[in-house]
Amino acid sequence: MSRTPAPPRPDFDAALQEIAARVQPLLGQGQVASYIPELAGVPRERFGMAIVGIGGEVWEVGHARERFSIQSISKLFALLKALQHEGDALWERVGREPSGTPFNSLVQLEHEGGKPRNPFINAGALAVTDVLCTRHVQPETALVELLRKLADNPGIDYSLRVAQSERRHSDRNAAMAHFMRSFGRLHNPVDRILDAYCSHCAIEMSCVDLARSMLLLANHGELPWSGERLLTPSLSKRLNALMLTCGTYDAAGDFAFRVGLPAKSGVGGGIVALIPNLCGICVWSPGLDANGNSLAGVAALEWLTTLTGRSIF
Ligand SMILES: NC(=O)CC[C@H](N)C(=O)O
Repeated sequence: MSRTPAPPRPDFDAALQEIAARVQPLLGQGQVASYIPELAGVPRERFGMAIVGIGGEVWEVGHARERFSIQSISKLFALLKALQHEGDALWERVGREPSGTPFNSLVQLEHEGGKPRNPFINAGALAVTDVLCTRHVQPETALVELLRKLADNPGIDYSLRVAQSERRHSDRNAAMAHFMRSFGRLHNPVDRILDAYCSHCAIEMSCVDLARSMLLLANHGELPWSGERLLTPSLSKRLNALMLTCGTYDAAGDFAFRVGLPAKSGVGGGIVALIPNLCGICVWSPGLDANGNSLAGVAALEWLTTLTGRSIF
């Protein structure tokens, strides 16, 4: 009896070397997120990329073990946690359509009665953080603990300096939160929600940590190294679909076109992505494009799927 041969085991080393060479001219370009003063000093030329296979193999290049501020990548994990608590009831608090507006825009909220378009723009993440503030005495620690588990690294924490730096400059997020609260859409005090939100954004992780954290979603809700199930396959599918449609803000269409992977970016310059049943991926380069996505990071992911022929399509 003939069996279908297993697909060849991927070897991402050659692709990562090629990508690291190709991104060089892009590394001085883009802007760092200077509206958070503690992030303004991060060198723009940094570049790291890591891929962790479902079987635990690690491929990496550049500054893949340097920790950086995960910023909006935390919105993915905050959502995961809120969905574990609330299930489908969460969708009464936040929508799930692409916004087509910048991640920190206020205009859409007024038209839509204070209900944010999706959980990956700031307004949506504030609604999700409100849920975590209700469910946890210390929502800051709750997310750190989840990430320690997903990255299999007990050393992960948030930077108090970055959290306080953003907190002191969070007028726009505060405006959004007060506005949503005026519609009765937030239940906790705005200060409490902003403290938790800024701490989540200030969590620091490396590309290797983040790539490993994506294995849960590459493996349909189960940690591949222990077999522990944290999400139903259906919830895992939904999180991946949301990343594809909303994970890179108003560039999500162009990103899907160029890269073809579910992904989530942050203004620290990180982008996480995954290939189902195969691997978690993270790329980091602090220079951002006009949409707030890592300029070299998007290019690197586009080359990865092009060079290896692997994407979800
Ligand atoms: N896109 C982002 O990474 C934004 C996160 C940032 N902490 C903010 O609230 O503005």
